[in-house]
Amino acid sequence: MRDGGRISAAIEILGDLEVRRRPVQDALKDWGLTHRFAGSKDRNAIGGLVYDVLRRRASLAAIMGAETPRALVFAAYALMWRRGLEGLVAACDPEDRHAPKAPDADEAQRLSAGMIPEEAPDHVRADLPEWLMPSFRRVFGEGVVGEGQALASRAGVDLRVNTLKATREEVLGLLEGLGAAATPWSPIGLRIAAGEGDEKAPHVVSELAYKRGLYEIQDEGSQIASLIAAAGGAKTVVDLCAGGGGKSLALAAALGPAARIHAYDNDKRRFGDILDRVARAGADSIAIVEPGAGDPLARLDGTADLVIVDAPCTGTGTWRRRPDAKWRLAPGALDMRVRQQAEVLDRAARLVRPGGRICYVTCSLLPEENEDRIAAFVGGRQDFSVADASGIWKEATGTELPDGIAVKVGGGRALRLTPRRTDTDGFFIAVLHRRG
Ligand SMILES: C[S@@+](CC[C@H](N)C(=O)[O-])C[C@H]1O[C@@H](n2cnc3c(N)ncnc32)[C@H](O)[C@@H]1O
Repeated sequence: MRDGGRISAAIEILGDLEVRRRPVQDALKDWGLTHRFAGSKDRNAIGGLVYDVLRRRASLAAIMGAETPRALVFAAYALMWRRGLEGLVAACDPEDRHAPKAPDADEAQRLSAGMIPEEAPDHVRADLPEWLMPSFRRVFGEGVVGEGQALASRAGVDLRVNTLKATREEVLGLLEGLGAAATPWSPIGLRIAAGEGDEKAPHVVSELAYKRGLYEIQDEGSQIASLIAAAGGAKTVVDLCAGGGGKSLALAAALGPAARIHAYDNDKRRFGDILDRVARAGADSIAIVEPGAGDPLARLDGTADLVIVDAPCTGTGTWRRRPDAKWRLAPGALDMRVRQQAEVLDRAARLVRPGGRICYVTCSLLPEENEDRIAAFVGGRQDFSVADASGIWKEATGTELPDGIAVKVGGGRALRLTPRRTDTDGFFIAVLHRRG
């Protein structure tokens, strides 16, 4: 396919998403199944255009004065992919029957100016949903537009080296050809930077080193959350919201074979391929605890040195990677997450032994799911206090604390990582000590 056909395909897929309101992955997959002539490069380019439009839907619409899939894809191709008006006109070749009609005079004028109108409000400049602006503004104040823009950029591929099997230097040597480099904060992380335009991200799961369990795909922010949780050591650990096991695997490597990590989730479908991942990583210290009749964790009540609560959340911190979720999130979903967070924190509190700790983590940037939850938790009880997580940062990462990530809450400090501040996904991390 030439670029004209790819642009048309992206327009078609975005049109389908408008009508059927479903996850972008499903729409792309269906398109691939019904257009088998498209090769992997085509599908990559089409997916890239669709994702880029979703990342910057509000600001691209403001530039174009229209929110149609055609206007948005034209703007993404000409401006985000830096092909310019000329490149777009060339792609819309009338000889190519798959290409869209060339830009009209108004589209051409807007694309050559490439400017967001001066009167555009902050939520448009920040590419954030308008209804969430009070929450984002509460967290970031004047910096909200810069944070939103960073959250609307592409993210690289982050890898966590499995230190049960290899060192960072060894894996770096194996993956240098893919452009891997050491991450700035996590001492066990590697990053392959995000490409531009239709550049393809390397298929890291095809590497033999991956199949041998030398690394996992894990955002650097998630690696840091696991390192902070592990700082100070622990023997009996409960991963209360284990899902596919990303945190359990990281903790198994950080805490070593003497620890026992009980990985639980109340929805067994969320375990996914956890057994394969555990086996590949050689993480023998992980025991999967399936949900079932009664409470399968009851026998551990009051015994855990560490409970990691990787809480169900809106995922607002991951919008670089899941930009469609940004526009689908509804107020009801936030309310539901907040209720679940209170529940899992209460469950975690019963599991911790006196003198033990909870590490509460979300991949959300919203205060309702973060500092408000922690303040409500410690406000309602005498037996837990908020630790100074900024003081743990150096022990956990070996680096100096980045500016502006400490969050005062409940007499202690939590941490908020953001794409702008730390070039990671957005994460919130709080450590809560149970009095001895
Ligand atoms: C953010 S995801 C976990 C991701 C996982 N820890 C990882 O690193 O790959 C949150 C998980 O919490 C689970 N969950 C929600 N409510 C729960 C509850 N009351 N008890 C245990 N797990 C719960 C969800 O099923 C979901 O898998």
